[in-house]
Amino acid sequence: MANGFNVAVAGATGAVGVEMIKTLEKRNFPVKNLKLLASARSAGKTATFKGETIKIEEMTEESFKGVDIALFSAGGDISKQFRPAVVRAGAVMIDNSSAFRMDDDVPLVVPEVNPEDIKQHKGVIANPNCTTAIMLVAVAPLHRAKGLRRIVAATYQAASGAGAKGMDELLVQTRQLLDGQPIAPKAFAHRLAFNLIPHIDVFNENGYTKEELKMLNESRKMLHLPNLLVSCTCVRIPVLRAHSEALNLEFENDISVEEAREIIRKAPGVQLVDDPAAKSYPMPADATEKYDVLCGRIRQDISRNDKRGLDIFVSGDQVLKGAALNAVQIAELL
Ligand SMILES: NC(=O)C1=CN([C@@H]2O[C@H](COP(=O)(O)OP(=O)(O)OC[C@H]3O[C@@H](n4cnc5c(N)ncnc54)[C@H](OP(=O)(O)O)[C@@H]3O)[C@@H](O)[C@H]2O)C=CC1
Ligand SMILES: N[C@@H](CC(=O)OP(=O)(O)O)C(=O)O
Repeated sequence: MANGFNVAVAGATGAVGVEMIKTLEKRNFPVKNLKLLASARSAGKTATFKGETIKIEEMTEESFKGVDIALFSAGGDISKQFRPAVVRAGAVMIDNSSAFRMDDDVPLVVPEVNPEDIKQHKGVIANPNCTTAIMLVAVAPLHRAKGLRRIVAATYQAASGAGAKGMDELLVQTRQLLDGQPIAPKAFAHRLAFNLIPHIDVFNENGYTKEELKMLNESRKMLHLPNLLVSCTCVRIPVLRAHSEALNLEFENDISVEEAREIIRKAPGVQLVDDPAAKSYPMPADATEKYDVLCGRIRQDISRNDKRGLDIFVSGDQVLKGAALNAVQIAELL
């Protein structure tokens, strides 16, 4: 569109929504008009975009008239509730929730992984689970070169994955613990401060959590690998922001550490941080507020008798690459 797009951010006061507004500005996305939407609780509050103060409005079915692109990050139920109004208004919905990700008529996209899938959209494009997005930015270029067969993953997920309330809870709990005060967990199942919790999202009857199964199902969809094998343990850790993941990868073909480093060096959206002698490796503190996913600790898997296995470690700001940035990158491709 010559003069830019009318953009709505739905969930503009949340952990992801706030970053969406900043990302639209930082990437100089061609915004003609920006509408900021949240619940009635936030109506009348303000946010700043390109030096301009914008009032936050309560989201209603009427909110999408004249909107070209609606960036949704207000939870799955809200996405389901407002999808008909967005489609009726002729806008494209880019949805961060898990509501439509596995629907056949909804492309699930990480622009560095499967940008071509965007073309299939019928009004809704889904953003993947943040942990899956971070993993695939690093794994997809290795797959393209060597043919991925299997992933075994353990994750180290920040409090920010549970939104603004998750980050608040970690800060408050840390203070309470140091002050010897009682703690009452709300956003997480247990105390997170000075602890870790191997439980993210609800449990499935096979013992895996829904978060772990998203890593399997969403990876298969985005890589177009219906037989890809993925086993994962997702763990919440007391880091404020940026998820990390230890990944054991098996390929169809031999791959050396040097080959893998060269592939990662050239890949978009990922930065090689892999100099163990200099104590240089990915860490969440370094990944925070970075657009690129950091990838390092690349090793040949010594538990195998062949050269088809690699171990790698990634850290990525999932509020950005897993959500806000990914959504804006999708909008840039429309
Ligand atoms: N945090 C993350 O790392 C990631 C999050 N996501 C997804 O993004 C979505 C939002 O996550 P996050 O930003 O973390 O969550 P937050 O809890 O931080 O923010 C939720 C947002 O939704 C708004 N909202 C809640 N109820 C309504 C309503 N009835 N009508 C309109 N707006 C409403 C809130 O507005 P108000 O302030 O007025 O309540 C707020 O702006 C979720 O679907 C999540 O799964 C996806 C990938 C990563
Ligand atoms: N579940 C992720 C964040 C998230 O919102 O995921 P999803 O969009 O798949 O529900 C976490 O807690 O770290």
